[in-house]
Amino acid sequence: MSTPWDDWDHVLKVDPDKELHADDTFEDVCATGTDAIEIGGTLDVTADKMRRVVDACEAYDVPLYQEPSNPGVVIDSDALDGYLVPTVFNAGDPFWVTGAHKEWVRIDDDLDWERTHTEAYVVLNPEASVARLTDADCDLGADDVAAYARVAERMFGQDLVYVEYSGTFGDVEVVGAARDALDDATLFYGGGIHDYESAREMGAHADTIVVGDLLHDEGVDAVRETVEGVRDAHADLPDA
Ligand SMILES: CC(C)=CCC/C(C)=C/CC/C(C)=C/CC/C(C)=C/COP(=O)(O)OP(=O)(O)O
Ligand SMILES: O=P(O)(O)OC[C@@H](O)CO
Ligand SMILES: [Mg+2]
Repeated sequence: MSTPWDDWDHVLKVDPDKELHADDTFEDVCATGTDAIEIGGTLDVTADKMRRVVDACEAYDVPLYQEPSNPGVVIDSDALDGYLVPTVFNAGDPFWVTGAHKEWVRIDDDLDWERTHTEAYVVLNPEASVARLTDADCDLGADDVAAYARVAERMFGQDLVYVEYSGTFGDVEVVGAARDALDDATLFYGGGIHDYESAREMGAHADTIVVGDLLHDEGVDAVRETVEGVRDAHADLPDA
């Protein structure tokens, strides 16, 4: 099955609760060369903050996806290409596996299924807000993470698996093991990518890298370097 993210090397995650860096504008954000913008964050996100970012990016030519952290922040907008809804496979609290989703579907009887996709998260940085919120079991080896990835693809039909180290640079062995465990699903990696080199290094192990905090902390020029890093990594791969 072909998915929009089959060809994505790079995703830029905009946290609607955070400011852009210095004089950066959303026009600049949309012109970094990233393949798609994902809008979301764990803490203090609201529907209004989401809408502000979606509206600011609407005029530019980059795919826009909302990544809701709970049903209350989902917005309806024609500017969105879709919704990437997390489900956390290693959450300690099942609310973050299927519970929030059940509530969403119960409350909203008119979901836009065509534009709704799931991301099978494995959360691995115990210090990250997402790990605390979901009570994730981050004490996992490469074999555990690879097994979660395979379960997500083969048993739960997920076509996007997301190894999440939000805030810290992850273990390339773990990320590589997750990708090797997948046949057709796409492996997203996010966490601590902060320059050309880190993007190139992790880009060799993941299908798609996700860059988040760097945008808010250092700005669009730094993000552009990460786009180059992952593109160079992928150009070096044997099947590129
Ligand atoms: C059913 C619906 C619509 C939503 C539920 C979605 C679920 C299960 C969310 C659980 C995991 C979660 C909160 C994901 C949000 C995406 C994410 C990991 C953002 C990164 O957050 P951080 O960078 O760690 O957070 P802050 O920057 O806010 O500290
Ligand atoms: O903010 P960083 O550490 O770049 O992480 C990106 C993303 O995976 C967060 O969900
Ligand atoms: Mg963050």
